[in-house]
Amino acid sequence: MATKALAFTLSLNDCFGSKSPHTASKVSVFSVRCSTGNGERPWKNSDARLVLEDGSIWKAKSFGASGTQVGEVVFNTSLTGYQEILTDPSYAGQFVLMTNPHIGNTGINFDDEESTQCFLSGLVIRSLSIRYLFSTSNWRCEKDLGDYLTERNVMGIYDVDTRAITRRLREDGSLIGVLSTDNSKTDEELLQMSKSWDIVGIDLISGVSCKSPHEWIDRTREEWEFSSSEGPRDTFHVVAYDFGIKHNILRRLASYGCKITVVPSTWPASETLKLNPDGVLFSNGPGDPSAVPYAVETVKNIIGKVPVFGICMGHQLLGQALGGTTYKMKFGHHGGNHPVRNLRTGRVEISSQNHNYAVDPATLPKGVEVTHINLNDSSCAGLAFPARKVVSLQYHPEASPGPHDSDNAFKEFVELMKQGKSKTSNENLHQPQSV
Ligand SMILES: NC(=O)CC[C@H](N)C(=O)O
Repeated sequence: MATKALAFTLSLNDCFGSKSPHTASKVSVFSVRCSTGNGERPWKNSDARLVLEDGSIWKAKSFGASGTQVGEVVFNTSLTGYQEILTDPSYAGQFVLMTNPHIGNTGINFDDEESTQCFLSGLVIRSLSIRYLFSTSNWRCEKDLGDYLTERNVMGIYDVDTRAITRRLREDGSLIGVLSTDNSKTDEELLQMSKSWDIVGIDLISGVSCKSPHEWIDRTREEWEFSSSEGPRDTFHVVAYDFGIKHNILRRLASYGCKITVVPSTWPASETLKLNPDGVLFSNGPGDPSAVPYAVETVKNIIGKVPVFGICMGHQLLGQALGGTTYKMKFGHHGGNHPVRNLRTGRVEISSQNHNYAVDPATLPKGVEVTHINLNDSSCAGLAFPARKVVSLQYHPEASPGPHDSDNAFKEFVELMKQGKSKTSNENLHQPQSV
């Protein structure tokens, strides 16, 4: 309760200022909620530091968990959907800084989770919303953002100049940072921690993948369904590799009529092929695609045998499996407003993105087509290798959060499986029948 009350006070000061005519009535609401009786000041002072590897130190106020945490700082330009971002396993090892200054206003609900945990290192925001305390901002709200982060042991900071940090990241590239509420640690100690940690070359998918195979059946709920193409259930069997899979990828596949078996990142290709799937999906996931050669090997052993679809990390692994290389981008793409051109249709899609690595198209062999480009920097945003029924996207057709412009990609994967299925049944028809 004390944490909530303090956050509330801060935002009142921010919103109304000490000379505001609203101050008197608002402060009286506050004093009812916050009277601790122990003489504490009714606002929170800076109690956290974010120390970046370039030596800059950013004072802030903490919410959620406390402690000391290291990670790579990335900025996300989504205007909505912070809960989906918090639960996207692809952020493991990273602090997400939201460029939208106002966060927390829709609270937290039980339906918008993209995985069962928050794997990110922490959340960095400008202003922590007071709206949930008034319970008027979102009918779906079930919990306060601060309480949620505390329960999940995730650190958050607010009242920090997120614009200045974003400009620094844009100019200098992604930076490692250490976030700490521990006063016993000196700035120098935190700086050394940030300098001695790295995210490149580390396998982060094994820490977020499921431990054993399981079925997935949930579709997009009827009231949220936006596509008219929802078909009968279980038409195609898809094996989905969980490198940190977002639930909405699974919901969209189920909505398109797929029966889904989710398998761990280390699941052997031979076991997948024994399941006789109509298609295989390689999911999104955190970290450096070059740090997981075992996953590239799995992809290599599957492509050409059944239609495959790669999303984000899955796309990068496919790029490597086809003989290409991946590279680390300056600060990556994170947000729900990235324009992508679909080179096959000429259509521009506004897409949801979250990645720091990309496939270098110059390294891909003949026959592999670049099907999509990111219009902000012309980087490769999609690939196809028609001869081997491979399609992949560097971004997120499942959105969550973000626009639905690219949902058709799931339909295209289903079409590939349809073609594969009719080919197999035709081949079976022409097989000599043993008596
Ligand atoms: N969303 C993802 O799958 C992220 C892919 C990869 N970890 C990257 O940062 O580029």
